[in-house]
Amino acid sequence: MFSLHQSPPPLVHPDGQQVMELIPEPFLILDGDHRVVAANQAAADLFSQTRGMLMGQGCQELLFGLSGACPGDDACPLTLQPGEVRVSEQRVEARNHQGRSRPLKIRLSRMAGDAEGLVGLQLLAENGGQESKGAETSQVVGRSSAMSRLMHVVERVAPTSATVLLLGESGVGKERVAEHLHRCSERADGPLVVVDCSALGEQLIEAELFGYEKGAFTGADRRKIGLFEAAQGGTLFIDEVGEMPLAMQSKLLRALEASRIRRVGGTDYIDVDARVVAATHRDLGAMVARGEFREDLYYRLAAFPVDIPPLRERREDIVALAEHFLEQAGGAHQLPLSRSVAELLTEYPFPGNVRELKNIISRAAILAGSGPVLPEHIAFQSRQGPAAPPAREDREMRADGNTLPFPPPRRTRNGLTRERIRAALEASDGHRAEAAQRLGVSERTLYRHLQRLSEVD
Ligand SMILES: Nc1ncnc2c1ncn2[C@@H]1O[C@H](COP(=O)(O)OP(=O)(O)OP(=O)(O)O)[C@@H](O)[C@H]1O
Repeated sequence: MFSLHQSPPPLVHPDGQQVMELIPEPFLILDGDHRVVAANQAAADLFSQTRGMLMGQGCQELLFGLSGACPGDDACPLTLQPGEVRVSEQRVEARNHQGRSRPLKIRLSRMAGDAEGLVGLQLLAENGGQESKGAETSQVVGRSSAMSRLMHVVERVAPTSATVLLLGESGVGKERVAEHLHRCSERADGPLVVVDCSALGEQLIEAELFGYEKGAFTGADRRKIGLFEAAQGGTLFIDEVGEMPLAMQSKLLRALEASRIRRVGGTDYIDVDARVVAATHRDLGAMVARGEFREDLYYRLAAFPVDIPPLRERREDIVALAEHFLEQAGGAHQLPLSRSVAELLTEYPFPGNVRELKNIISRAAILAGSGPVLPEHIAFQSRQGPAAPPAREDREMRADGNTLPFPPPRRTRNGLTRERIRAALEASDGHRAEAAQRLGVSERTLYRHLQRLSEVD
């Protein structure tokens, strides 16, 4: 059978078309401008169009649900270097007649011996073509030029061993991008282990990251493997690294430099092979200047910084994200969103970024019930007009809006007190997502705090 890695068709003539029909997966050939010049029947079926209708359609419209021509070499995730073959996992907005899109893995390859820059696209459905919940929930939605550029960069750095630092306001999708980076790396079959420094007290961080030996401290009644070890062969995602205490920063640096750790209370060093991806919403450079963050660790972590822009700076993504969340909330029958709702959403500045949009849509889906989502179902959490981006230092205070019943707390390690969490949960009728929004933290952070509090009880 024809394989992309063996002998792809040099040009698209009738014989080439016949060869393409032998490929069981949907297969497209795009020209140098990323417009379809050939497609097999499986691709036509996937897009619910005829092969003739697919001809001439551009990558933006067909694959990413955007209007306009291909943004060009640097910004298009389909750009390949000569001879490059890449498997790139990304959401293809392959809408069928019900308006549903599905997660697909794309194998890209430049056509051997071609001078025209023809690109072959093999579209590999996940789970035998069924929409998989896992893939669905870890998709990075959004094909604005800012996100396209970002995904391009992330997919380039993913196969390397570089330490990556993800920067961006709260709720922009740092963890989501970290998941994507892991899935695109050669460690994808290994574990992705997440540690949130803002949810751990000073002493706990070391024990969590490096583990401990039995008897290392009161309560250590057995040996515990740390998260570095748990991430062997995979990726360790250190979230909110700016919250890490200085003493712990030196230990982390040593572990990164030497690729080995020592459990708390242990004497032996243990080799670790974990790729580290860190994230923060803080300005680490400013923290270094104030002596709050170690300069050497900063340079080690920021070997490859990736800035994720706030949602207000990539408004083209808002509708695609909203429809994705609506589908996730069981509202596939409410797709596509009406023009009035789309306009309402794209005018709002989303101080809480993608997380805020997700909460708004989940609520709207419930309010709309079996009918379409209407403008009156959209309840913004902050009615502030478009604002100038806050100074980095202020972002954490304003990230989720400033008209909440109480001001969002500073996200220091001990910032979430029992009383604040209880008040937020009461005000949200026990809904964790909403309580997290009120507190200005991620759901996962709130969950970890709740777990810790229940352990103390
Ligand atoms: N591009 C995206 N596509 C789909 N879902 C997204 C995207 N970006 C963010 N989300 C969703 O929005 C929510 C917030 O994203 P995430 O937790 O990754 O943000 P974050 O920047 O890590 O936030 P924090 O700094 O508060 O930890 C999550 O539910 C996530 O799944």
